[in-house]
Amino acid sequence: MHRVHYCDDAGWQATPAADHALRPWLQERGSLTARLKRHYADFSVQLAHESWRKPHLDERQLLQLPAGTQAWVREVWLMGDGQPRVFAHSVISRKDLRGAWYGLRNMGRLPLGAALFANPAVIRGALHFRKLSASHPLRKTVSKHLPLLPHQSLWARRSLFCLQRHHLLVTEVFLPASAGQADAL
Ligand SMILES: C=C(O[C@@H]1C=C(C(=O)O)C=C[C@H]1O)C(=O)O
Repeated sequence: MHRVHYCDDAGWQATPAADHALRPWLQERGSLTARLKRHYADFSVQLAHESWRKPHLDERQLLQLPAGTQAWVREVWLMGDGQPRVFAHSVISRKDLRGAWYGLRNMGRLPLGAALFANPAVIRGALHFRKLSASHPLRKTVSKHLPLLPHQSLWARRSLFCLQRHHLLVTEVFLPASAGQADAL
């Protein structure tokens, strides 16, 4: 995929100051699904939520959507050996959920990456990184589903995928070993 740079100043950084063990995962330019499948014997996608709703402010800004606009939001847990490893949150506006991407609403337990990385016409924007504090809405969503998770900030990354001028924003929150996992990623 080609590298396309977008201006992004909503607190997301161009490089992660994460520890060395997590950095290769955060900066993976290929499919995260494929990397997780290589790392874990048992990989699956657990669908957490899919609906029309208002994007978070830092998503609406990047997608350049007017206040009050609803978008299709998909949230999944990427599972490795039975444990949640990544919380993935994808946002696509109604105007972009057309053409080749109309089917994204029906992915179910199929990983989005399978559709995105199989199409050479899909262009992935630059990755941006952020350590999500407890006040960030995505961090609150993770805490709601994983109440045993210690109240630490979590590293996340996001990027825009573009196809025929349609945009999809994918954000992935990386879960620590302390989420009840036998090991970290
Ligand atoms: C974009 C990818 O797809 C992954 C799977 C997702 C899903 O099924 O909703 C969302 C984001 C990614 O973690 C990828 O594999 O890199």
